[in-house]
Amino acid sequence: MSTAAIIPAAGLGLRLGGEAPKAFREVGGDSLLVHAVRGLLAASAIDLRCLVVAVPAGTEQDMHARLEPFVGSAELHCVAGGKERTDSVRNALEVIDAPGIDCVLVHDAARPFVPPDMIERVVFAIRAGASAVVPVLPVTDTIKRVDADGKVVDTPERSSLVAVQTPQGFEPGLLRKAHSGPADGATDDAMLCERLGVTVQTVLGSEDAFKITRPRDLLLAEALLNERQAR
Ligand SMILES: Nc1ccn([C@@H]2O[C@H](COP(=O)(O)OP(=O)(O)OP(=O)(O)O)[C@@H](O)[C@H]2O)c(=O)n1
Ligand SMILES: C[C@](O)(CO)[C@H](O)COP(=O)(O)O
Repeated sequence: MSTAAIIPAAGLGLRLGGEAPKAFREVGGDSLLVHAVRGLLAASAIDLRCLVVAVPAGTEQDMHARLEPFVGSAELHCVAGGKERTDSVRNALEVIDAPGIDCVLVHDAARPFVPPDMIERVVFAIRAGASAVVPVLPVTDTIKRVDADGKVVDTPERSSLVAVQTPQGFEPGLLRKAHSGPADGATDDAMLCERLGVTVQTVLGSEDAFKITRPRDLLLAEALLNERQAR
């Protein structure tokens, strides 16, 4: 069986300064999107057959030409993203033809340095029978719930909290069902599955899979890339 992957890459990158769509920002001479695509292709055990990238509307053709050299024998589609991340994922999902695909990964372009073994953990968990899988790391800060006035409501027990990364993996029919209803502020795809009452399994994530969100994250990305090149 084979894997399909969706990369939502149509965000504005406002928290990064908004000068350009975040996926097009460069680290080490390549865009975050190219790094993310290379990362997925490096996980050779997942047999990536189809890659659908949701890009800013109007850039579909240009991005297809730019990404084609990196995808090997995988089928590549570039579709227009939507207003919210969930809209972009839904647009991409429409292009995926399920026969022969047993796992659909959804992976942020904003997480460009995910190691292959982490991607494989997600796919192998789906192949072992899970319907929805998220990679996670323990949180290292104390997390508090606050009200609209900024007053602390309570402090959830830290040992029960994890930070969630991507790629997230799904059985294809479940992901379609999850995206067939209203997204109502869902910030990841697993949340839509949770709302259906589906059990979401966790696997170990990676510190390298951090999300580039604010300007300092670009400095960390440069440092990580330099460290990898020096190995
Ligand atoms: N309408 C959107 C919004 C986000 N994304 C993608 O979803 C991933 C996670 O989103 P985020 O990190 O929030 O990116 P931005 O929306 O670009 O960031 P910001 O909220 O700072 O504008 C990114 O790869 C982003 O390109 C998308 O495809 N379509
Ligand atoms: C999907 C995600 O990366 C999981 O942590 C995250 O929810 C995306 O959030 P963002 O605000 O769209 O960056």
